[in-house]
Amino acid sequence: MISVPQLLAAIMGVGVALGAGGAMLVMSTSRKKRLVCCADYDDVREVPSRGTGKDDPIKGKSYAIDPSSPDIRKITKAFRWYSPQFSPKEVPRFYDLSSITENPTAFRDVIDILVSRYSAPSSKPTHVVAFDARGFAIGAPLAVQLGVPLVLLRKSSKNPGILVQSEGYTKEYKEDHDERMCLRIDALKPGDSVILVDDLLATGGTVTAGLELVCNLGATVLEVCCILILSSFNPVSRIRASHDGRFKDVSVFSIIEDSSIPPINCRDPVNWKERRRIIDGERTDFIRSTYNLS
Ligand SMILES: O=P(O)(O)OC[C@H]1O[C@H](OP(=O)(O)OP(=O)(O)O)[C@H](O)[C@@H]1O
Ligand SMILES: Nc1ncnc2[nH]cnc12
Repeated sequence: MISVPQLLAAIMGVGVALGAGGAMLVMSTSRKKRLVCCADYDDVREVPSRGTGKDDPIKGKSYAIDPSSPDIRKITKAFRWYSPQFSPKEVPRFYDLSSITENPTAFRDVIDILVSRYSAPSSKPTHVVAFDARGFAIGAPLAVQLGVPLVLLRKSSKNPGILVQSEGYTKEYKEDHDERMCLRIDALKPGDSVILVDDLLATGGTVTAGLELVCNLGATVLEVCCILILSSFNPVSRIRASHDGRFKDVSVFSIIEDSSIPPINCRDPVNWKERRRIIDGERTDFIRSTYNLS
């Protein structure tokens, strides 16, 4: 329910800080002005945000947009997930970024929200830094619209040149610390201020590796942003507690939280009788018509 200060702010068209429970900010997009309400994530309360100041309005904060706002509801409705039977990994819900990229309206809304957030002089980065691979899909249109370079964080030394490498990191479906993130040594330098972009945050392991690299090259991280945060993993607290608190002030922004994505968004094919998820090419027409998959 909307509070009195929120209502006043909505009428006046200005953002107001609401103190401990949350904050509100005004966002505008190329298509329209909008007022959205933000609340601190639960897990942020374990590690209180620090260093917030007028000069740097997004530092040390953590936001998710009010799930009841119309644009957010559209994005939430569009984001599909699959059960382990149809997923590349054994996680209860595998969230499929292609349900956003294949939906031009939802995709544009996502990019508009991020462009709006990072266009203001006080929050504009010198670089967008995106994570291999799904982060590229979000980072590329965002960097183009902001008119700043896109830096590609790559897994497994896939990039050329002299590279810096992160420590091994874990993620929701990998526990053995053998994944590493790499960045060309001349991709960033002291004085650069970046936003780190990915499709989603689960444990925050991937983001932590990116933070490590960017900070080791001397650049400043304005904010980590994603479309979806899996809050039950407490990624914000984990990121802030990692590396002996080196990233304790990092700001994290997510457009939606997974708790707002309902069971009906499950995209598992119904009545699927096959044992295997991957089928032979010559059977595609039969499978499509049998299971109504077109
Ligand atoms: O917060 P975490 O637990 O680290 O998990 C989140 C990461 O996992 C996924 O990437 P993945 O490594 O599967 O690679 P992909 O983008 O190549 O699919 C996702 O795109 C994030 O980068
Ligand atoms: N639940 C999940 N769905 C999609 N990608 C992920 N990466 C880490 N956890 C994930």
